[in-house]
Amino acid sequence: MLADEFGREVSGVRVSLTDRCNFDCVYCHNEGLGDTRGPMAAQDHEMSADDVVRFLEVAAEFDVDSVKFTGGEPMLRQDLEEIIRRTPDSMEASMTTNGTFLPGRAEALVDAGLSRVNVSQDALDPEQFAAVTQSGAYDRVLEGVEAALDAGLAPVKLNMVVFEKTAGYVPEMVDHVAENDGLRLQLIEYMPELVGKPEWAIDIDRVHDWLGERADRVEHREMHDRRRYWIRDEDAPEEADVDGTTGGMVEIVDPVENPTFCANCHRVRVTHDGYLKGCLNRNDDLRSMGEMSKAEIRETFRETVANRVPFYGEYMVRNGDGEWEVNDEYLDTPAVSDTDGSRPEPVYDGGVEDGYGSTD
Ligand SMILES: Nc1nc2c(ncn2[C@@H]2O[C@H](COP(=O)(O)OP(=O)(O)OP(=O)(O)O)[C@@H](O)[C@H]2O)c(=O)[nH]1
Ligand SMILES: C[S@@+](CC[C@H](N)C(=O)[O-])C[C@H]1O[C@@H](n2cnc3c(N)ncnc32)[C@H](O)[C@@H]1O
Ligand code: SF4
Ligand code: SF4
Repeated sequence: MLADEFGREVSGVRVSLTDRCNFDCVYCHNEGLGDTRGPMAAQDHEMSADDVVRFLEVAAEFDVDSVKFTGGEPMLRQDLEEIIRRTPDSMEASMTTNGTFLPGRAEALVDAGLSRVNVSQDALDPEQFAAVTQSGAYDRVLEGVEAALDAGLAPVKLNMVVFEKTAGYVPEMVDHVAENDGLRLQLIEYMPELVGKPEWAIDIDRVHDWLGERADRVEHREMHDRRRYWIRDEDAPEEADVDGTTGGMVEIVDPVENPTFCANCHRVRVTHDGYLKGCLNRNDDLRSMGEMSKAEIRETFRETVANRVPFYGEYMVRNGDGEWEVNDEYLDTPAVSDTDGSRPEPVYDGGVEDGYGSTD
């Protein structure tokens, strides 16, 4: 497996299959392209299925064992099933989607080899949903979640971006997954970096604190050191363990000004038009794979990994063994780049508490 200078092995890739979308979410970073896209914008040099598969075959040679298909809206690709079917067997294939095209197609995706799906759902109320996504397709998204469950894709993760407009919906979304078998919730801290609008950001530590009080159990995930809170379904018997059947899992994705998240980042990205990218937030390290042979892609992949830099890398130091780690002193200090003073200062608690488990 290839690793960068900071000792971060690359075990996964995120492939954006298109920058087109049928929604126009107010916050959309479009996987690092920023807010340059309009809804259903014309197809712009999308990689072909052959391009995607050629890249995945190279990544598999370097022991990359998972691929996330995303976009734009990946299900706008009519050849998605073909791409998944041709994904190397050694890779787990998952997808993040707005869910509208899952009805009628979820089973074919599973047959092709899809293992997991995340569906974006920012609210439980159609009007609130429409205000965020600038779309009226709420019912269709619910049908999409059902279709994924029926096709055997449980647990389905619901992705919710937490920002000024949605922060108030968090408690009902948490109850929703605690009460519904097969659903999990992923709360994603709003990232203003590529979108602007820093005034929309909220203090994600308040959400951590609130969930910490409600949770029966908290785990740390190896990827990004993300925290997972296991929430009890209030109707479940008291003696029951909180797992997929007697409660819900809520995971927090909190990359903003979080060097610990970046220190545990193991994925390289590919843009819809075939550029390799070391970090979601950077566009200064793009490397095109257009028209390349496999040998050239191999070399470009090596270069991309070698040049990866954690976005908040300035808060890392070398320890006594010469390995990079996040500077503990930083973890006790407030705000890193809160330049305009418009949002609360983040407070970091410095990592894994005693007794927490660790998963994947
Ligand atoms: N800055 C940053 N944000 C990330 C990263 N990974 C995920 N995110 C954010 O989280 C969003 C949702 O990610 P998903 O693709 O649904 O989920 P995932 O992170 O791949 O998690 P799994 O499905 O559990 O593998 C992304 O679109 C980003 O907004 C990352 O490495 N860096
Ligand atoms: C860019 S979308 C692409 C896949 C698909 N169209 C969807 O919405 O699930 C991937 C994820 O990024 C999240 N996202 C988009 N813009 C974001 C932002 N500014 N901050 C945090 N997450 C964001 C979305 O909510 C979605 O869950
Ligand atoms: S559905 Fe996904 S890609 Fe489309 S606008 Fe919303 S977040 Fe962006
Ligand atoms: S380095 Fe940090 S910001 Fe960049 S992709 Fe990885 S976790 Fe995200």
